[in-house]
Amino acid sequence: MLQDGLLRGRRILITGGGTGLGLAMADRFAALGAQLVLSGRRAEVLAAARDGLVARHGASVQTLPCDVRDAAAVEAMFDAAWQQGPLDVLVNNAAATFIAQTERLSARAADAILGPTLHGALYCTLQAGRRWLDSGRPGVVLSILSTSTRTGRAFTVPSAMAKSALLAMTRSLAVEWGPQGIRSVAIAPGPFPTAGAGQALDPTAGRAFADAAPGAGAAAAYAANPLGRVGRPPELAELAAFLVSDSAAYINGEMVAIDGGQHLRTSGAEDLLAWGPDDWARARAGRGG
Ligand SMILES: CCCCC/C=C/C(=O)SCCNC(=O)CCNC(=O)[C@H](O)C(C)(C)COP(=O)(O)OP(=O)(O)OC[C@H]1O[C@@H](n2cnc3c(N)ncnc32)[C@H](O)[C@@H]1OP(=O)(O)O
Ligand SMILES: NC(=O)C1=CN([C@@H]2O[C@H](COP(=O)(O)OP(=O)(O)OC[C@H]3O[C@@H](n4cnc5c(N)ncnc54)[C@H](OP(=O)(O)O)[C@@H]3O)[C@@H](O)[C@H]2O)C=CC1
Repeated sequence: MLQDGLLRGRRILITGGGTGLGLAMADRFAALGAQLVLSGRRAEVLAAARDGLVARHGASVQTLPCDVRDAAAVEAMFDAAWQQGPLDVLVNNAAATFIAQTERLSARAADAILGPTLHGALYCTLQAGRRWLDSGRPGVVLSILSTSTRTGRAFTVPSAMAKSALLAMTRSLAVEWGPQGIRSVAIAPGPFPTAGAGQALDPTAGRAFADAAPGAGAAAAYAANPLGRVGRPPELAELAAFLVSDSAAYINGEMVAIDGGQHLRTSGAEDLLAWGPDDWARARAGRGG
């Protein structure tokens, strides 16, 4: 259990902060006294998240709708955030992925994943880092990555590539910006059952996996977890709160996996090797619904 008030007065921007793991982190950071800036593409999702955080914690929450694929929009977002006061922490959490046979990915499909996951996180990091360096302020960049950075992952290749590149960014900036008081850290989640991950990794909301060969899909991957369960978003939020706090002041350039040890046994995708054309057709048909 972290100390009460651990993040009091800290201003923390979370990309993708209106849903899933981003919102779970926002909730825990607010409970520990942080002021929040939430971004994402959908203004109404951010507003609902803000209302909940205010009701639960009386938190100070600024919402800044932004598509992180757009470098100019990211710069404007950081200008707007800084107008209310300097940030102390950036959490690169926004990302996109879907399962697909890699040879079937169009260039647009690859970019739909690399754009937000890789470019978006880099644009945000550059904007935060420049402002911290120019003003001589310390800062923390926490990037939410994936255990695919350790294992690779079949059928989500652009995501695995983007997350691995961000791990390289984390390690590189630890050295380049560390001397100026800017720490770079990362978390590698295993399976956490958010709505976004469900849609991305099981696009027919269970139907594809249920109909596929026995043992296929997400359910089997969850069962393969050494601890026999999936992650709970508050567990990830607790780790994130520790890593961005001064309690972790000597942790720099490090990625912590939180997956019950699953990646030591499976990347989480091997069962998809058993899928046939009909399974993939069903998965493609399940997009968006
Ligand atoms: C062990 C556990 C591992 C967990 C690892 C990581 C998990 C996560 O990251 S969970 C987070 C997931 N959350 C999200 O992905 C939320 C954001 N998602 C989205 O915005 C969409 O779902 C998106 C990824 C599809 C992107 O949407 P958008 O940019 O609007 O893209 P378009 O619909 O315009 O499509 C662009 C391009 O991509 C092709 N495409 C889309 N979906 C698929 C698919 N399922 N399979 C194959 N191709 C797909 C689409 O056809 C377009 O290409 P063209 O047809 O060539 O134009
Ligand atoms: N859940 C899991 O099992 C795992 C998750 N992760 C990582 O955890 C993080 C959170 O995922 P999770 O909470 O599960 O999924 P969500 O789908 O809930 O989170 C993705 C968030 O990113 C935002 N987003 C997507 N594209 C953009 C964009 N172009 N510009 C700005 N914001 C964008 C979305 O908001 P909006 O659509 O409104 O823009 C959404 O809030 C991601 O980095 C994911 O890769 C890693 C491994 C496993």
